[in-house]
Amino acid sequence: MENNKLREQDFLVASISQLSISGSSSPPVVARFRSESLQFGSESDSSDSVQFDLHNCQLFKLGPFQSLCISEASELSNEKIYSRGVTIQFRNEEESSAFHCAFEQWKKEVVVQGWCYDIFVGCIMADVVAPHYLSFKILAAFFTRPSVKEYQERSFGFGSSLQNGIVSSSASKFDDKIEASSAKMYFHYYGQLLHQQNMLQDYVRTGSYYAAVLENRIDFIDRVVVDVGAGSGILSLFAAQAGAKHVYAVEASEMADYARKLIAGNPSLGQRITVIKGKVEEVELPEKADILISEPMGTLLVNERMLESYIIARDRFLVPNGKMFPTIGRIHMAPFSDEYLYIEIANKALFWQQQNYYGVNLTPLHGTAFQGYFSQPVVDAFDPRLLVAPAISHVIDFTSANEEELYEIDIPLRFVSSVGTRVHGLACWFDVLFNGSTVQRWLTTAPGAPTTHWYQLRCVLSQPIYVMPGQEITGQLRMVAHKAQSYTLHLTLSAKMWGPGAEQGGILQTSSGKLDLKEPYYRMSQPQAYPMSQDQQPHQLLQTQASNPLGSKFIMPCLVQLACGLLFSIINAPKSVNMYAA
Ligand SMILES: C[S@@+](CC[C@H](N)C(=O)[O-])C[C@H]1O[C@@H](n2cnc3c(N)ncnc32)[C@H](O)[C@@H]1O
Repeated sequence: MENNKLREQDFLVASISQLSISGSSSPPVVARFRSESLQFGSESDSSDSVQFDLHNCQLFKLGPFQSLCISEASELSNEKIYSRGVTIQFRNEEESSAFHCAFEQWKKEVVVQGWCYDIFVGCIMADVVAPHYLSFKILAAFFTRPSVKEYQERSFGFGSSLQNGIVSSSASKFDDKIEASSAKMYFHYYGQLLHQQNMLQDYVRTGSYYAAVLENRIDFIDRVVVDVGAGSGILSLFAAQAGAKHVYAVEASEMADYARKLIAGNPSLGQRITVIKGKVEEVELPEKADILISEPMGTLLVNERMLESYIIARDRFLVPNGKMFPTIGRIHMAPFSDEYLYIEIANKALFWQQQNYYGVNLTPLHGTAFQGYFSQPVVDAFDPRLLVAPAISHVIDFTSANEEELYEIDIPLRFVSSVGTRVHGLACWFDVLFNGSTVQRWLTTAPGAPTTHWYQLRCVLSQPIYVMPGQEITGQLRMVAHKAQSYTLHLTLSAKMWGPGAEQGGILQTSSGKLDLKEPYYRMSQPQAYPMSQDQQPHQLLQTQASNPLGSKFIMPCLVQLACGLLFSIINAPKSVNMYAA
């Protein structure tokens, strides 16, 4: 927002009361944002107004209609100004939210880098009247500059704890676009050590991050780092190992407490790490970052919608031209043929074809059940020989993408089939690049590469399409974000008919499907044995598949291959399915 737009902004509030003075000012009271100050006073008479310097005041929500504004004690031209506080009573929740929003924007405008104060609750007490669920005592709230150690021990910003109660955080972009129930489940999930362990045990993932950071020490030495969604704090510890000056590890779930414990147990690194409990959309940091590190990738890269948080963190915390690890992400897509998978899914609905299930005809629900099974994207590790055309990719540059671009992603599809076969849908995977100054490293989840806990994803169409070698397959993948931190996928694949009459009419076979990325079918029960001999090239594999009418991995593996594959899975694959797979 432009500064001159912010220069004048007034809010009517129900009343204010100063902490040091009993009684409250009579309405109507106006809160005025002026240049670098926030003034409270009666609408007509400005003589009794209370003024706060926006540089050194903070706003806390006490309840839906009540907030607390506190300013730091300071000394200005030998005049001592004591810390002051007012409680503000709003007329309704909307006005309270609007005021908080404006406050954040104004602060952003006026607060320069190097913000480093924090609130301490003093020991002299007086009553602050708060709504039923929040009744606590504060009187002399005073500010002090915390020492480095205090920084390490405490968390910052909205949502941080006061000693006598929890201050609820103000509404944020995250809360606006994500359903509260989804967010609650999500952060509950990541708050558990077993799920963090699952990610840590994905050695392809964690090893790639470790290598990317340590090989690019030059990007971390003496730099300020923000770890976006720090989880256990592992990436912060890597950044500290690489010589970071200071790392701010921001984590919204209860895992932040475990991260603190882990970091405290590694004191030589931990002294340069501050864990901040809160959402990256909401917390305030004392300084800007030179580099962001994060692992925000979900199934198909975008599931969980955490990339949006990564981009918001970039806009809030990163210096201009700062680095991002990872830097870009690519979604790769190719059509595949897998009769076994298709039959497996179609057969799941057979149950509903029973006409006499305890005397009940189930067939009216068969169609719905059939479509329902095909609306689940399949997550497993598949044999790259199932692909029938070279993959195409869609790039997301984390350093320049807008958050809104991720709300709806449209990818036009165009492939040339290498074989004649039935196409059952679209196979997808992703990779990310760490564009380090020393080494560029990719972390890939491609089929045939060492398996990660993301596996790969396939969208299976209920109606396969037939293609000839060299035939064009066109279509579209449209991904629409939804409030449950995931996406609805709309897939269409088309190919011209061949055979008698096709040349004249150019008739298209088209098949479409709507899938929910939030409800995948995890299909990891079979041993996945897909070793390729060293001299076997992908196009040879496609030819092999073409001569195999079913084009499937399940026919060919010999016992040795199976044993290799099993061993490979045991060494590489994570131990359990990650519901969010980030
Ligand atoms: C995939 S995990 C990665 C954890 C850790 N960085 C690692 O690599 O092992 C993502 C973490 O980000 C956290 N997270 C997701 N969205 C967040 C947000 N908006 N603000 C803060 N933390 C968030 C989750 O709670 C979760 O712990």
